[in-house]
Amino acid sequence: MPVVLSVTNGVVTYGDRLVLLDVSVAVAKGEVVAVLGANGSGKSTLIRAALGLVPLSRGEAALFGTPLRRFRDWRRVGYVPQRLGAGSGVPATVREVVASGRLARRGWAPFARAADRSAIQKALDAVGLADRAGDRADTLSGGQQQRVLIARALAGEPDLLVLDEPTAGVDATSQQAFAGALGDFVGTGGTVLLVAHELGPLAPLVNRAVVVHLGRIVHDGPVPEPAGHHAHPDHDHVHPHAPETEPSLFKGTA
Ligand SMILES: Nc1ncnc2c1ncn2[C@@H]1O[C@H](COP(=O)(O)OP(=O)(O)OP(=O)(O)O)[C@@H](O)[C@H]1O
Repeated sequence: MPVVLSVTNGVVTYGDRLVLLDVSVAVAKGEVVAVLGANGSGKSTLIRAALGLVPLSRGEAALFGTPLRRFRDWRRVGYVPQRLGAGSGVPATVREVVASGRLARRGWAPFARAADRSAIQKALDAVGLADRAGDRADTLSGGQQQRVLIARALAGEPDLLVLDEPTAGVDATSQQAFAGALGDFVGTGGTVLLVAHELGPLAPLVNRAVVVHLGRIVHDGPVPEPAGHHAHPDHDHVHPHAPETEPSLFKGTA
């Protein structure tokens, strides 16, 4: 599968503070990759660097096989930043915010076309906010505002979705709805890179986990087993296993 997003030997410094040290990660088309790690480990910095939102002081980043410095096809990328908290004061309706994610797809058409309207409606339905479309976005709860931002990214019909803690502060039902929307997105060929603390209902969708610790990638592979109180009996992870750890069922049967 072609590589959709990559950072190779990336180094990021804020001032003279080293925040990412020689990190390399690649996400292939169709994958759902979760970036996990403690607060402040560098997860957001990693995805922001992958999108060129913070500069790499060393190393390379590429999107869809094109080095970032030459990449122009931004409508293929949907990005949802970490929620800033309630009360952002956006005096726009939910529909307007979601529609803003569609602008890059419009080309030279001055008005929304049927395809635009249908993508906006589909995105509102996907996050369960169709009935709030006419409400001001800043009257919604923090979790609902996060869903508005996700819908805005979906409305652009990107090929790659990059999400920073999309389910933080979002209630269980909405997390389930979001997992469904993400499943549909992946089912139609989409690729996802997301930062998360808890995978929750997203766990069955995640193919691979990248664990960041103190600015380095310390694990890149199957989702690690939940530890401590997260190891709930009904915690139904679907863990892909590395081929070398898979029992050799077919050996010696010829
Ligand atoms: N713009 C910035 N200027 C200076 N330091 C920053 C900046 N952004 C992040 N940092 C610092 O870089 C480190 C990594 O931050 P980052 O946001 O990438 O961590 P994170 O793993 O995403 O954390 P969290 O789980 O809390 O969101 C932190 O110590 C943070 O304080």
